[in-house]
Amino acid sequence: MRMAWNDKQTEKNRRFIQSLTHALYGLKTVIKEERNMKYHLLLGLSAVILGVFCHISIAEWLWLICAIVLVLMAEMTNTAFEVLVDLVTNKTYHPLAKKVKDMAAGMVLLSAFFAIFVGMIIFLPKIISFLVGR
Ligand SMILES: Nc1ncnc2c1ncn2[C@@H]1O[C@H](COP(=O)(O)OP(=O)(O)OP(=O)(O)O)[C@@H](O)[C@H]1O
Repeated sequence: MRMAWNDKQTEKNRRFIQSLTHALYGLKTVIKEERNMKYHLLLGLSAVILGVFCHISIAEWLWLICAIVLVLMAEMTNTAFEVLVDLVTNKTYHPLAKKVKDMAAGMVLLSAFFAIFVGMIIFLPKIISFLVGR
């Protein structure tokens, strides 16, 4: 049975463990190869540490984790689009390729705006009251 990603498998996964292995490989690849993904992870981790430090509520945790995961998912989708476009165009210029890549990049930007908005709603009042109360 073919299990690993390096055996040039192209047929459908037959077992859950195969699907899981490939999904984890996808995650590992995007973290390893995409500089922006590393930045998003670092910022997400910083927000989590700030959340612990500020003792945020359960509802705030849910919004924060939702925002972080949304940005990571957008970055992964953007990267998948970039790879697919490069595969199809063989890195030659095409106006439709530009459209796809720019729209995918716009999706990341939109998710980042949402994350900044959520972060400000959660942390700004706490930071202000911390500074004022000193
Ligand atoms: N084949 C192509 N045809 C036309 N325009 C392209 C093509 N490939 C890239 N571009 C343009 O160049 C930009 C950068 O493309 P690239 O693949 O380097 O994305 P990127 O800078 O790695 O994106 P990110 O910053 O999200 O990692 C795209 O947003 C697009 O405007």
